[in-house]
Amino acid sequence: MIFESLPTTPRSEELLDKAFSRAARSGRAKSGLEAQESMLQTASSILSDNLENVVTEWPDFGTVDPFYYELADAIVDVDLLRQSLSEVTWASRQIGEIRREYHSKIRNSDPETARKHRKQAFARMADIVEEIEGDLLRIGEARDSLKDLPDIRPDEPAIVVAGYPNVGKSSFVNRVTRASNEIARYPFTTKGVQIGHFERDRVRYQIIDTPGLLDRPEEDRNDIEKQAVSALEHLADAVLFVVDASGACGYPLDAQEELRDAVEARFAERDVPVLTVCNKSDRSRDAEADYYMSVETDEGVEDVLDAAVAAVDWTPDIPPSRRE
Ligand SMILES: Nc1nc2c(ncn2[C@@H]2O[C@H](COP(=O)(O)OP(=O)(O)OP(=O)(O)O)[C@@H](O)[C@H]2O)c(=O)[nH]1
Repeated sequence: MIFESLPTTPRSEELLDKAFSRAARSGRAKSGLEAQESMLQTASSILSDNLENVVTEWPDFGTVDPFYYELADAIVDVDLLRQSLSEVTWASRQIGEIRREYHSKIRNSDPETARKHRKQAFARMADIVEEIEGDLLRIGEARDSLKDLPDIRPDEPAIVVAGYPNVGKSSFVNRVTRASNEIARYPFTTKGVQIGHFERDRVRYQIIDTPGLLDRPEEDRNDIEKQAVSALEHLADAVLFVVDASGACGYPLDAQEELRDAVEARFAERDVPVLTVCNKSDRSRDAEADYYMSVETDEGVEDVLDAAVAAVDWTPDIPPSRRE
């Protein structure tokens, strides 16, 4: 996950303390003009390097996979975040400017005036760093909320499992998952997102259950959830919509079919195939579906998986439609 390795973002005060205390140390080792120059050099490079690092650790949101963009945007305001990142870049450059300006001033002064110039330079640098205090805080908060996102990868084929609660989605994901079954949490739902993996023809497929997102009508979703569904639209290469005709799940079949039609229409906009799968066939097959299975008895499960893999139609060299 691209946000996983983002380092902690320093706060303005922290950064200034660090820069000025190191500068003082480096100044003590020298005397006269040289001491002032060394202090200026040390403080400015600590500030500008640290500020630059804050920005370069972030992916470029202009070219990032749309799945990541939409996902990040569901959690933080990406426009504001990008603005803050530009402010920090600006600050880093300003520090460099100040260093250049005062470097020549110091060189052409007597030691006492040089000291005054250096102090003035420090005051101006401190102003710049304090000016972006709010930006650093925003970036730090964004980093904290994005770093623990589940490890979903847009470069691997993804099958999204949708359907009303209790139709057997997580049982299915568990059943088809080989080794790594990860329960992850999206900050925008209280329920865990289940991500399983399985392999076919040496291709690793992600299979994702989405409680709280694709398990109820669109009008019941809040803005953040809508945004998250939009991220899933970019991610999914195929959707398995699971229905339960037995009534055991507690939702009438016509409500399930209505949700299926809505999900199908949404994903059709991005050419993502939606297969309807009637689960709990050991109890009832009384629904119109592309496939019938029972996770309980294992009947039909492999066929559904084959169909999903065929629908995904993944060829590593030809990227799927979502990355057009
Ligand atoms: N008879 C029968 N029961 C099943 C089958 N598949 C799942 N169940 C049962 O249905 C219930 C709900 O299954 P889950 O896998 O938790 O359903 P879910 O859709 O993931 O539910 P949420 O996580 O709440 O969205 C469980 O008690 C399962 O044991 C099946 O094929 N036949």
